[in-house]
Amino acid sequence: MTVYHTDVAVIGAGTAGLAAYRQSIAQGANTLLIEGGPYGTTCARVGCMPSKLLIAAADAHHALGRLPAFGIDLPHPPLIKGERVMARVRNERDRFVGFVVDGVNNIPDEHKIRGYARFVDEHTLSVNLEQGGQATIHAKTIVIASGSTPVVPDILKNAGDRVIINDDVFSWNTLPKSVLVVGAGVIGLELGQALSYLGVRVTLLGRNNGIGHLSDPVVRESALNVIKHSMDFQSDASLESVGRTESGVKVTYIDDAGQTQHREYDYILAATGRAINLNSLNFAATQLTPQANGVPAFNRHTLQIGSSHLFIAGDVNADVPLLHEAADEGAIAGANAARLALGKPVEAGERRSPIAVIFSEPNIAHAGQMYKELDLSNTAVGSVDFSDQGRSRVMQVNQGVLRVYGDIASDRFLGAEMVGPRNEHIAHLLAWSHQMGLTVTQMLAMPFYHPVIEEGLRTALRALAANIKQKSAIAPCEAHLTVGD
Ligand SMILES: Cc1cc2nc3c(=O)[nH]c(=O)nc-3n(C[C@H](O)[C@H](O)[C@H](O)COP(=O)(O)OP(=O)(O)OC[C@H]3O[C@@H](n4cnc5c(N)ncnc54)[C@H](O)[C@@H]3O)c2cc1C
Ligand SMILES: NC(=O)c1ccc[n+]([C@@H]2O[C@H](COP(=O)([O-])OP(=O)(O)OC[C@H]3O[C@@H](n4cnc5c(N)ncnc54)[C@H](O)[C@@H]3O)[C@@H](O)[C@H]2O)c1
Repeated sequence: MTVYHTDVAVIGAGTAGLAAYRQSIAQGANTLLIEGGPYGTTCARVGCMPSKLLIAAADAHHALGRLPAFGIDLPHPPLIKGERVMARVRNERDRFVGFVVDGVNNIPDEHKIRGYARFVDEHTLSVNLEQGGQATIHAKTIVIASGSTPVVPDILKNAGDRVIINDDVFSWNTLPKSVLVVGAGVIGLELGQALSYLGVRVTLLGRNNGIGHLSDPVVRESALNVIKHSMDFQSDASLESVGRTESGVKVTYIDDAGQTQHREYDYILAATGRAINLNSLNFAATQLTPQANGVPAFNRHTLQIGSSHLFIAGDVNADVPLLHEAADEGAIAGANAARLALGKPVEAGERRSPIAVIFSEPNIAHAGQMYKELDLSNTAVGSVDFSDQGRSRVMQVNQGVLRVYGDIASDRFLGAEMVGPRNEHIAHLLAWSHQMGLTVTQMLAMPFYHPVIEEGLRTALRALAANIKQKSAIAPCEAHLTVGD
């Protein structure tokens, strides 16, 4: 048994944990970084990067489908070489993972502990060491950065070894013939559409007509139409039974038309959400009480759990499970854990305006406040339909809708939801505008080149400005005076 005494212990060497470690060291605290799984981070190994590599191959193939509209016919249908597609995904992924692992290798060995940590009490962790034996760590403060794990609903487990998660997809040597994807959230949409665009027979099963995290009914309707047009997507399905066959799985589901379907697939991909890795840490030993969502109350600006010496960062706090947020949260948590351990007060870190992008084709995104978060009585809306948008039409990518929201009284830009071509870029312009606190008038004073897809954003903003003007004219005169027209 090895016993350590440290200022700060960080549980998890993912994006949040690595950022926490670096900031803690920068503050001058003795810091131990504990990792139970492989180094390399979820994002680089089995998340953001390999999924975008698969999507890049899929989009390249799918773009060929637009050629005839430009007067170009291919002499033969393109041949998708599954082995080569997956080889590139894995090779490029390994390159990205390599950069992360190089960074970990630069951390002194005496700061790293390999094995899964569990709480013994609020200040003590126990680790079954990978190399054998056990370590006990007494830490003044602890950063929990243990990430999340895919959830596999019980019904899918009837598929035995043929139910897979995102991690499995990225270790394939070739593409399968068919996959049933369950869950029309972010992972289901990205991987389901990518596999479909790569010639795999895919059915995507959603429920209650949800799509990604969209909450604006107009944008959601448009996204449902567009994605259904691109692949077999049953958005209001019910999975009735799952069984293993000799060569794959057989399933029964009720489709959007209410018809019972009996189908067979090679695999079922569970894309039904992720659970936080907290219970597995024996968090109960800390005597801190989790809330209904399983996460203890914490301050999102300091990442401190209550007034305790524990901090929680990244996916494990279930706040905004995205890469850039995990990095920010880890950095704030690490710096604060070190300050507290060294007898200094914790400080509030800066948080950025919300932005999220689903890299489907076309992109689905939101920036700033979402529709469901708005006080609709004080909000005006502007929109653009990309089907008539000039540059989008030129490029044959004219699908989707963007809706922008503004505050009637102050003219402030509030947020947006969208599905549309290259909208990952429009989402950034809007998140930046939101963070800068711009008014709609100020946003319209910015340059818009011609002809670009962003002119669609200008159309939506002009409509929003007109609606703000119209609504503020009938609102109390104080509000009218602040519109600035
Ligand atoms: C398929 C997929 C695609 C994604 N695409 C995007 C994207 O395009 N853009 C985006 O912003 N986000 C994306 N994400 C989300 C992003 O990957 C996560 O938000 C981010 O990786 C979370 O980082 P983290 O540090 O919280 O967790 P992780 O990187 O998962 O790190 C947690 C670490 O803790 C370790 N651990 C767990 N328990 C213990 C323990 N008891 N003891 C020691 N170590 C432990 C784990 O082994 C792991 O290494 C994607 C996710 C997936 C799954
Ligand atoms: N581009 C990106 O930024 C990106 C890409 C992938 C993942 N991520 C992150 O990873 C997180 C996890 O992604 P995810 O797709 O696993 O979760 P998710 O929460 O986005 O989607 C899960 C979906 O599964 C559905 N579902 C749950 N149980 C079901 C069942 N039994 N039958 C049918 N549907 C069911 C839910 O209604 C939901 O739509 C995302 O929220 C996101 O933060 C981000």
